[in-house]
Amino acid sequence: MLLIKDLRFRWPGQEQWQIDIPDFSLEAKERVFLKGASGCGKSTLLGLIAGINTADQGSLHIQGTDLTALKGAKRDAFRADHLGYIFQQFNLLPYLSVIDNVTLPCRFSKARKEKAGENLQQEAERLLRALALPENCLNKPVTELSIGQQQRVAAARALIGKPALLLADEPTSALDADTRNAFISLLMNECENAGSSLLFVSHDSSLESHFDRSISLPELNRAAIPTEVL
Ligand SMILES: Nc1ncnc2c1ncn2[C@@H]1O[C@H](COP(=O)(O)OP(=O)(O)OP(=O)(O)O)[C@@H](O)[C@H]1O
Repeated sequence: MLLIKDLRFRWPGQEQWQIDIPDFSLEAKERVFLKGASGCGKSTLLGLIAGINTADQGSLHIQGTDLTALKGAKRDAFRADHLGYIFQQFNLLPYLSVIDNVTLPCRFSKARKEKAGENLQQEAERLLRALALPENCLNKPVTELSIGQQQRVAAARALIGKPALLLADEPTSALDADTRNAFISLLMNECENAGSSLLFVSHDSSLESHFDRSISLPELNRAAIPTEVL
């Protein structure tokens, strides 16, 4: 599903690598928890996997395609076809309805639209119900939704059209423990239905037990190791 080799990235103007990962892979349908302290580079790595950040060196294959070899529009099209992304701040579009936010990826990807089935609206509603969005929220402006409700809309948007890989960036950080655990279980169910792999980022280790495997970014990332140790 995902194969990373000698992947290096630094932010413009920085001398040190932010990401320097010799080896990392994810199997199809695997659910992996990626942890690490605030600022260690978790979102940066997700941005690289999504092709939002561009690697300086190395390779990053998703389903056999090297994302680092794709330029601009091709990379955007690949992301739209194969990846779902739940952003840390959700990034819902305030001028679109709840349903239009959820179906948005299908506007950018014919493949996602086909996989979502004939009735897009129905599939969007099914996902929202499966993720326990209260019924009376379906017709509310997204700006009037609570954080937990926005999170469910963002998750439904990421899942529509069965992406091969779902990237989730601390989507539960604003929730209490009970709501968080329930949401993760629903998210896992829908990932299984869609046949998606899941890479879930959090600094909250108490969530680890929900996942097939747990990885610490500082252990994976040589950039986090002082150079005299290497
Ligand atoms: N757009 C950017 N330009 C320059 N530096 C950035 C940018 N985004 C993040 N960084 C820097 O990269 C480092 C890693 O940030 P990142 O957001 O990836 O960490 P994180 O582990 O996801 O943190 P958190 O758990 O707080 O979300 C930080 O030092 C941050 O200042």
